[in-house]
Amino acid sequence: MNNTLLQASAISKSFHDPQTIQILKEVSFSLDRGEFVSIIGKSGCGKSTLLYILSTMDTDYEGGLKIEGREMKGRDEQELAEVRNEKIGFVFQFHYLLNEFTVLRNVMLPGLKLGKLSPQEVEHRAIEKLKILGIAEEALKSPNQLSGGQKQRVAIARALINDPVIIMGDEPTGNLDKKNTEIVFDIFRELAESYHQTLLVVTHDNAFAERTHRIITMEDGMILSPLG
Ligand SMILES: Nc1ncnc2c1ncn2[C@@H]1O[C@H](COP(=O)(O)OP(=O)(O)OP(=O)(O)O)[C@@H](O)[C@H]1O
Repeated sequence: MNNTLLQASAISKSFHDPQTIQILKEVSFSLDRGEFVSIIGKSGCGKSTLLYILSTMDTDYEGGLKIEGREMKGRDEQELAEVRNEKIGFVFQFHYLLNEFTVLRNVMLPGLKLGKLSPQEVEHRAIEKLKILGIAEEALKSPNQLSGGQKQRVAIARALINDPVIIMGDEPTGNLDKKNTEIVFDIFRELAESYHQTLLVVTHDNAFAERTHRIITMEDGMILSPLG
């Protein structure tokens, strides 16, 4: 069976600002199912720009992007939104939780939006995710009653609600202390190794990156070490 989950083929991107600056230069690599991969590189080398393209949110690029063997380039926004909701989970540096809803409701929202399960099933699944993340006891609180580390775990539970095949993180531990960084690292490793989900994480934390399965190092819009 083909184990490749995501394949980026010669992805290039330029900004016109007003002069043309090429930010990504023929970036190619692939990710397998169950791989936990980090992307590192100096500020401005193009990491977030690449992640934005791989997550299908930015469609203005050259090259190809396959997820589970399906080409994403050229698909319309509605199709891409479906892929994003169903296949991709996102965790950012800031959690973007809604304080007017409970923790449970925050986790449920992308599941309700996808609409494939009944609200009861989504709730059941949200509680399962909160249990996996060790925060089920906080389910009925507002996010603003939680610590920073707990909030980030809620954001991860929310990213997991639709059982995505890939979880992408843009500095997901950038705002956390050492202890909470460790907790998030262990959760990500568990998702890869026990649940065979693929993790792709942009980080400035070299100690974090060194413990992932593979490091992709970027420099000036190119990949230096695709095989790690
Ligand atoms: N909308 C835009 N218009 C013009 N230039 C942009 C735009 N977005 C990003 N850039 C430039 O693209 C380059 C790459 O940015 P990107 O955010 O991908 O870098 P990064 O490696 O993620 O950096 P950091 O580690 O600081 O987050 C930077 O030089 C940035 O200034």
